[in-house]
Amino acid sequence: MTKKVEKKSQGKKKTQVWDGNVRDAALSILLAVDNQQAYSNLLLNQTIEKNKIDAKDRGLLTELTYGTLQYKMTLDYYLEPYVRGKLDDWVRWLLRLSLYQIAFLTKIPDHAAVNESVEIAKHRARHKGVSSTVNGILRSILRDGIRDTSTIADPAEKLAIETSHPLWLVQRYLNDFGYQKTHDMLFENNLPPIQTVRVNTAKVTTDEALQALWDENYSVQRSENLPECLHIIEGQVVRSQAFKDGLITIQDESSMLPANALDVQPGMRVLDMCAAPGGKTTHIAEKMNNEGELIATDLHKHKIKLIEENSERLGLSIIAAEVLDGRKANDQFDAQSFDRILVDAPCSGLGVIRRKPDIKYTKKESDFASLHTIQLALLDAAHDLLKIGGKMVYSTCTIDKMENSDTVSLFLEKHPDMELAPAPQAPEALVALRTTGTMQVFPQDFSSDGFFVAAFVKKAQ
Ligand SMILES: C[S@@+](CC[C@H](N)C(=O)[O-])C[C@H]1O[C@@H](n2cnc3c(N)ncnc32)[C@H](O)[C@@H]1O
Repeated sequence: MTKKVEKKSQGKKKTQVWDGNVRDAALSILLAVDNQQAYSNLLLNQTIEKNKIDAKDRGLLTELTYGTLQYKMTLDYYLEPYVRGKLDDWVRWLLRLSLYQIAFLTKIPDHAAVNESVEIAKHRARHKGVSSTVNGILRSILRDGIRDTSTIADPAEKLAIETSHPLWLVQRYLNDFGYQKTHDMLFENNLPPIQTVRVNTAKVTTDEALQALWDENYSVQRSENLPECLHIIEGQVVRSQAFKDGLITIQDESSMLPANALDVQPGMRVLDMCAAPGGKTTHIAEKMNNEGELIATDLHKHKIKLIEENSERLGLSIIAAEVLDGRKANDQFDAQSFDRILVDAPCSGLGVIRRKPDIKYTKKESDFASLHTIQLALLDAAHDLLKIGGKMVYSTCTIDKMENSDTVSLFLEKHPDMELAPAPQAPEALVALRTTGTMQVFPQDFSSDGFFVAAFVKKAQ
């Protein structure tokens, strides 16, 4: 095993994480997520791609990294009685990583998990004592058995420990959604997401895309909810020819709701106000059959390129991407000049905890109010730009009352010319959207990301 090296590159500190040892690589990723605020999903994907890690190691690396992050608080609860004094961060993460294998993975023998961790400790530590501590703690846990959670009396605390979500968040959920929904959501948040893709219907039919992926030996099936959505049972479709040829886009099924709710037609003038990296912009363009005008704006200049790259790969020419603070969109565009507007707002992202478990530990309760203020400001600006009779959609990938239903209520109170617009054109499975114009999707509903969508129409005053 080679020593870890910290490389200075373009002024940014980069950690070289792969030297052929899966557990050691998982530990490096976990440390980078913790110390450098690196995103777990990005760092994991970069490590896999850059080092061309084979399928077997890729699976184990993903499982160890995500599993340990997902159950961080649960693992700390198991460790607590055995830790005396302060541990270095890396030693604590190594113990969590080992304990995750012992407590959650049946395919790895306990003694193998312990031996590997002790070897890593020997290799990384400056003092011999560290590997003895790691060995001692893990062997004591094996002797005593994993700590019981059934004795935790408070239901919120029990859920927090068992599913590894901060207590304040569990209490917020219990308050807003009740016990059963909260319980199901917290457990679902620790399951791996289903990989789904969206068919580029401006180029091919769903049957044609399905056939193209089958021809490349991917295991794929149709979604029961959205006709343009395919579920990938096995295989890395990002490497497929179908992807390179722009027949599909990797997108969670919930993220396909806003374009379905927006009810666009070819030839319309449409604004996508918070557009980068363009997942929904390109969906809208496909639904417009690449005919009309679609302006895609985003606050961050460096993200505009992503919208352009996605549009190009998919062969969608009606998209014009530009930098803009949506709150000041009225300075840029004429009032009442758009048929449709999507506000896919910045949000706390609590609907995507399955993909980015680190979110649940980094969010603070104070974040919600500031996001809610930005969301209302974006909706206000969008309101002015919408034609009478025009429709707009507000969406977030979060599960939070303040950011979702409260934002909608306040917006409707402030703008009496706006009303919720049921979306009968939406697929049948989306009953709430079809009948009320608004829908909170929980991750347990369709095993997709947690998501919120509300559709509005502008009446004449
Ligand atoms: C949820 S993401 C959008 C995802 C995108 N719609 C998609 O489907 O690929 C929110 C986006 O809002 C952008 N954003 C944040 N504040 C903004 C603002 N004031 N005006 C415009 N865009 C903003 C962020 O840069 C981010 O790209």
